[in-house]
Amino acid sequence: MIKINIKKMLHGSSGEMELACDFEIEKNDFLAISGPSGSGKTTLLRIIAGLEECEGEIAVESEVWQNKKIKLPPQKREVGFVFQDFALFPNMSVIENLLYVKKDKEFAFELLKMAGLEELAVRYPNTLSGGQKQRVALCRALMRKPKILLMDEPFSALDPVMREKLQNDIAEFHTRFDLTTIMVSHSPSEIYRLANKMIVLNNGKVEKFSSPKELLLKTSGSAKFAFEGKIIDIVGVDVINIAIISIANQIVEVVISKKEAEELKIGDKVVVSSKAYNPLIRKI
Ligand SMILES: Nc1ncnc2c1ncn2[C@@H]1O[C@H](COP(=O)(O)OP(=O)(O)OP(=O)(O)O)[C@@H](O)[C@H]1O
Repeated sequence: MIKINIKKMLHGSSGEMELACDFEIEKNDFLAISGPSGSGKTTLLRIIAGLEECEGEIAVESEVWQNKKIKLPPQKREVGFVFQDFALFPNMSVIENLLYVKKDKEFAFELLKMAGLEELAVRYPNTLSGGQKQRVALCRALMRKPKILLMDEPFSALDPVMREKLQNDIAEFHTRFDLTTIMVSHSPSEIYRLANKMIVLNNGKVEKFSSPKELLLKTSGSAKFAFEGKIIDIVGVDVINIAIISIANQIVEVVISKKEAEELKIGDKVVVSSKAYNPLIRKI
């Protein structure tokens, strides 16, 4: 079990904010942390890694990483950290980046092989694609066989194809190396695919803590499907009213009642759902 009960005053753009989180996860959990910009997600990861001072307690299985008396330095905490911007050493080849963490050539090649990067071992980071760099960063984070893998928006700089490849690697590494993983992400699909638990952080506090299914699925009750969108226009055509709604990259029209047309306005966030019909899925 991993227990985190920490406090830290943060100086945000709109004044002081207390980061105060108290939660527990189990070994082998994959926890996703989501929440608005500035809510304290990165700081929480840095605190777990020992890179930021704070008050409180952190215990990982039977080991205390921090309490009133103890504060293990980052190198004594068994964590691997994957940053948003890869943070590879530019003057070292791929294999040197891994061996810098631990001189275990056999394990380094095993990781590179798993990530399909074996051929790139002697290449330098500036000759790699974003997806390859992030997979190297993931391998490097695992060199010390960490108990906890921390990832701060690992997919944010990647295109959709690379994102999917990295997701597969992360899922495989998580299981194979018996990891407990904590990942900051804004992407519902990535969270749903990878995580079994999810926290929504708001203003430094744990606002929601549940399964991704519970927190992300928009269908409730008997609704067959549901999407979140924003009203971009409301128009009257003959005697009917139509709301024009933007959902992801699509624009849809939904017929609404006169009363709804009076109550809704442009800019409102809405959920569009259907109960009566099963949705049809057509490959495009
Ligand atoms: N060491 C620190 N001391 C005081 N305040 C800090 C410290 N580190 C970060 N902050 C402030 O705390 C707030 C939260 O920052 P943090 O980077 O943790 O948010 P975030 O949720 O990760 O945001 P984003 O999604 O934009 O990356 C910010 O306003 C930041 O300026």
